Amino acid sequence: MAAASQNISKFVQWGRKVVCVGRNYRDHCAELGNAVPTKPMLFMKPASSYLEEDSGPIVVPLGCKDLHHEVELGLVIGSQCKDIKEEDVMSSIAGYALTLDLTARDFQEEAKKKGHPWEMAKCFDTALPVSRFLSKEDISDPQNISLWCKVNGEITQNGNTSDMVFNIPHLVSYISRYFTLQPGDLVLTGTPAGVGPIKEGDIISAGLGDKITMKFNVQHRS
Ligand SMILES: O=C([O-])CC(=O)C(=O)O
Ligand SMILES: [Mg+2]
Repeated sequence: MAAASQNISKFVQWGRKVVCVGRNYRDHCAELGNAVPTKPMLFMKPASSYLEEDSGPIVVPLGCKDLHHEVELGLVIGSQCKDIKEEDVMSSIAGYALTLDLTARDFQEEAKKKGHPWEMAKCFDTALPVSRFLSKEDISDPQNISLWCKVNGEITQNGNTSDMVFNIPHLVSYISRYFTLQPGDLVLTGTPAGVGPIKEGDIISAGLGDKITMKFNVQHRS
């Protein structure tokens, strides 16, 4: 098993597509005044938005006055998924990553009002801070693990993946009816309550159970 996950970690280049699920925790829907969806709400991030730890700071996008953190569990796809059945989903997942779905909330609010797409809010450079790859053996139950976020040492988000509206098998099966998922693709599974602002000079840290933590500095764009 250990040898298999070694091989898997080699092909994870953080360069493939990223499918994100929004509004997948009731408490987060409530804090932003959004209805709980009746089917998964999807959007994407580009590979250019990845930010690996120790590769530089989070950079606030030009003109953004309200950049928010959203801590999320990431699923790393291990084998191609097209119309995959829920019962086959877990064996198609290679592993996990801890992620931040950074969101320019002011851009998103404007887009929501105008009925515009969310790319300006979600897809800018450094919008996807990501931990190292975690193998499947690292996380025994991905549907029951805590995830937290701190800004300057103060806890802001403290949730558990057991509170997802749509569980992991349902999410991946649903996504695969519309987008073929390929090895190395990443699925972000939504954020629990407590999203809030980060700004230049802040230090943001996040963790997944007792498995991993990660830390990033925040800088303004010069
Ligand atoms: O921007 C939002 O609030 C939607 C989203 O990504 C989430 O719920 O994780
Ligand atoms: Mg999110």
